[in-house]
Amino acid sequence: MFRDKLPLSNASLTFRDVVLVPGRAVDEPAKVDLSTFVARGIPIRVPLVSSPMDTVTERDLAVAMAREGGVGVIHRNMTAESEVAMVRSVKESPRYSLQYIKVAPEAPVGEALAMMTAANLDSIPIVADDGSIFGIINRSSAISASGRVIDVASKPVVAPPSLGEEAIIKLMREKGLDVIPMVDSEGHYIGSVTYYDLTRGHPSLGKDGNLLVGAAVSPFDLERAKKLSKHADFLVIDVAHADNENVISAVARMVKEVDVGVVFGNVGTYKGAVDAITRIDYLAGLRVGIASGSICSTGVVTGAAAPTLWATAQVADAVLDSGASIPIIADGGIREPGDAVKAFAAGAWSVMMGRAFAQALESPSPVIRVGSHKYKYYRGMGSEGAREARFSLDRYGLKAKNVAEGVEGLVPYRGTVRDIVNYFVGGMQAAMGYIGAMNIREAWEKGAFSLVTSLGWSEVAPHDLFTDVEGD
Ligand SMILES: NC(=O)c1ccc[n+]([C@@H]2O[C@H](COP(=O)([O-])OP(=O)(O)OC[C@H]3O[C@@H](n4cnc5c(N)ncnc54)[C@H](O)[C@@H]3O)[C@@H](O)[C@H]2O)c1
Repeated sequence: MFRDKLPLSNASLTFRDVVLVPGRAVDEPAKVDLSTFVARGIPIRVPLVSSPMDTVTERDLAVAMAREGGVGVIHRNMTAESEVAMVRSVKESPRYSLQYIKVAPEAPVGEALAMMTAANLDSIPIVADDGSIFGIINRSSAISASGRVIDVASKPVVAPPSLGEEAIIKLMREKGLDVIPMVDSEGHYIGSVTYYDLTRGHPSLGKDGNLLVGAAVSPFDLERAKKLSKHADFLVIDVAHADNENVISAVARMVKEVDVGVVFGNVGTYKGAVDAITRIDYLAGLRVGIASGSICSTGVVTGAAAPTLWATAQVADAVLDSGASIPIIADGGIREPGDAVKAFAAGAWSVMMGRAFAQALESPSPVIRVGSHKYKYYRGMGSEGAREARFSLDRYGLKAKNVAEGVEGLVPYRGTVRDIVNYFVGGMQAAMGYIGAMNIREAWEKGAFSLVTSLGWSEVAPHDLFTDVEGD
């Protein structure tokens, strides 16, 4: 079914070979529901997963991904102990950074006002010495300098150090607030939590009620997998070509000995997926795509590839024919939100991205300045540097191959995970609007492709416009 949708069904079509055919929209794009499952029994609200790569997903990025409604998969280029510690530290992180702006009790109202202006907040709570909340000061009332403000100025405006989530929701509801400031441990403003965040189940949570997180493993490291499965919500087999007898038999054994679901991959073909589904007792998910990553040189070096769009349709059909319901993660080559929706139309449940999240503030590399531009470091897990790190840190890092299949370099810095997720969510909702799908299930049914030539693609992209004209 899915394979037949692609023009030239045996051609390895990639995201930029096709466009989505517009279909009738029944409602507004903002109402499109993007919720899905990253693996069996593990729901997420935003269908975005960050790759298990050592320049992408470590603690900070995984925390940010889960807080934004997606999920991160911690990479395996470290010792088993370090990976377990990293997963635990995600689990120990609060669902939100719930600390208020702190204003000294004796602070004049002007100080509170300055903070609100700097943080672009309309209001902050006024809290008594005992931590009880007795009011809200908002910018307009402070500016108006009415009698009420003078009254407020005589009261303490302080932060309760540890007000729980429930109390915050109650406060926001009572006072009609829709945003609460957050500060770091030094008291610097770092962002805000909205009423929506708190009430609509915004963060991705595991069954333990803590932030959701996955962990990558080698198929041959059962010991590590068992340890990780005590803390992580799911495991991800992290190899280039999982349709290998050794990998399949090792994972068939692993799924019987670990406490959580195992996502198998990477798989690129119908046959590869059938092998895995028939040989492994319980598959929690399938990670799909070979050689599409921007840092992957597999296709060039080996001439073998299963581009993500084509591979997704292959694997989706195998899952459909098996009668099972196994979530598919389309992995590699997703540059724009439309690529993600093309993957959904080909049968994916979520998409995994490396590059887009390597560009985030929260990825492991520091921001690198070159002239007036900012960058982050990004490398493939098959690159020389990543392989060296793996073989020196992981005693199960067997050298199955003597060649690098990845490259490294700089990618432009792009802002916080929240900025990037917001861009993708908005873009995916718009793309779903064009194909007339209100959710991912409908995208499987309604999404249709049409082949586009490279000349056609240059028309579809912005063109014939000068953007760097200097004024006089
Ligand atoms: N998604 C991709 O397109 C892609 C491509 C290359 C590498 N990678 C990433 O690079 C890292 C290293 O991958 P890796 O597989 O080399 O890890 P690895 O060195 O740990 O190999 C694991 C096992 O995968 C199997 N395998 C891997 N490549 C094979 C091949 N060409 N032919 C037959 N069997 C093969 C072998 O059983 C091997 O022992 C991983 O993080 C992987 O996800 C991804």
